[in-house]
Amino acid sequence: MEQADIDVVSIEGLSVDTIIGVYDWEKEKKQTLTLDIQMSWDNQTAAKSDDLNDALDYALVSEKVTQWVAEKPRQLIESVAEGVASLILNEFGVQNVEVKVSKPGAVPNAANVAVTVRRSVFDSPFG
Ligand SMILES: Nc1nc2c(c(=O)[nH]1)N=C([C@H](O)[C@@H](O)CO)CN2
Repeated sequence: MEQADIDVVSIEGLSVDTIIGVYDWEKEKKQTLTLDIQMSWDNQTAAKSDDLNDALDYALVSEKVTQWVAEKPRQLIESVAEGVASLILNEFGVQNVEVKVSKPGAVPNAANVAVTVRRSVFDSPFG
């Protein structure tokens, strides 16, 4: 296994206010989603050089993800998770990503509801 498959850069508890939901009332009022993201990355190179150019910049990823999630209304948190995974794989050179999207408060008696997707650049569209 290569080093890039082992190391991880994480973003935990990223809050984004956006229009999200299937019901009419949800299309008029922003709700807060929380994202937990894990990205495979070779951290050894950045550790040796001590240079941000060799690192996966979690601040830049957070900014782009926040923009993407907030930019337009969506119905399902599945759509958000899939889109964020695609963004990270396509724009940041990440090979494997896990994205958990939580919608706290969506189910009154549940502490949280969430979906998680795991995607890889090695995923084949043909299975
Ligand atoms: N699997 C999902 N189930 C539901 C979603 C969703 O995004 N994914 N959304 C809703 C409603 O929008 C809900 O959050 C309103 O409380 C219902 N089920």
